[in-house]
Amino acid sequence: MHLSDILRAPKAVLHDHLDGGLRPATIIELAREHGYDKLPTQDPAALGTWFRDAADSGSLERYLETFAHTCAVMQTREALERVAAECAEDLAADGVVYAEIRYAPEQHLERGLTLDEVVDAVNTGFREGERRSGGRITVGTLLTGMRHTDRSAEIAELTVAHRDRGVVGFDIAGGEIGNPPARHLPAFQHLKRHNCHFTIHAGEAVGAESIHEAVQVCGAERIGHGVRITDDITVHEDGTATLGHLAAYVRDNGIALEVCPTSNLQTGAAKDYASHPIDLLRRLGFRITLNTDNRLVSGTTMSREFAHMVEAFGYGPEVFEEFTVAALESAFLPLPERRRLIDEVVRPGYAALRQG
Ligand SMILES: O=c1[nH]cnc2c1ncn2[C@H]1C[C@H](O)[C@@H](CO)O1
Ligand SMILES: [Zn+2]
Repeated sequence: MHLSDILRAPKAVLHDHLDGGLRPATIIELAREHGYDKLPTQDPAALGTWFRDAADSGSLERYLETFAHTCAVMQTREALERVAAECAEDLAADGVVYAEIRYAPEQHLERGLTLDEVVDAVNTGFREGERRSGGRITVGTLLTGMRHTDRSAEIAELTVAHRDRGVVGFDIAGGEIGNPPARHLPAFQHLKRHNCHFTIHAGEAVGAESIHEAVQVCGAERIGHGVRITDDITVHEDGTATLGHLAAYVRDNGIALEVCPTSNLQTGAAKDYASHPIDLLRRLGFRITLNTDNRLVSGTTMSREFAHMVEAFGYGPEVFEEFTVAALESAFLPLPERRRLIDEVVRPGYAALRQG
């Protein structure tokens, strides 16, 4: 599959962090405006490389340290609007037709914004980005509660309050070790009571027990990463595999895994692309979606993730169509809108690709 075809292919991303995907030049400009003087360099190209290298440590905790710089410059209404608008533009330029972008509102209160103001500013920015992209992309947001703080119940209430106005769901993120998802049970119970969607980062730095808790105790509809579900799968010498009860439950219920290969290589959740469990999981019938996680921090785009999969596993357009449809089927968007995107945008887009 050629790079131009990859770029042209319609894509859907369910797992992409707003604060992990800023343009380096924008960070530098906003840092000047904010008087933030802790950036490691003032050169956009060097800053982009710095993020990727700094995040390349093999540890999720070290990976997450780099977000101090991006969050530092996302503290005003103008900055949040700009970053969100540019995010939509960058994704649309990469062929993304539907995106669920997540961020933690609690990390943007340092200069006096309220939680509601943060959400409004981000939504305004996304509407502007969609408009500038000529309506080629639809963006929904997920509000993230941070696992190591105690504001998740409040963020869950914020999610319910802003649902149907740009916010489509909730997530928890941050260091997984020592912060099991069930610590945030009141947040998930609130969302359930209000019939609100949520996903949970699990099975990235901690294994199957974290996924079990996320799915069975907390009730997650999707799993962020989830690649360590392989802890519950035994692959035999002849290539066949036996699934444990958790792996079978996740697969058989079509619980989508939001797989982010490049991010996994950086945080040590996988060794290299060729041995990344995405291909095994796909062959076993798991509902796989392909995602960027953090475009700046992981130095990636949806097209680059596609290209890595082509190289590692020889995937062609039919597999990317499968991932894109799976993402839309698991999106937190009303069913008629998901169907419209699948039938009127994704299927025809891949049909056009096949015709050359
Ligand atoms: O892959 C991740 N795992 C856990 N937490 C993450 C990941 N990527 C980003 N985050 C954190 C850092 C951000 O500041 C926060 C909200 O987007 O979510
Ligand atoms: Zn993530």
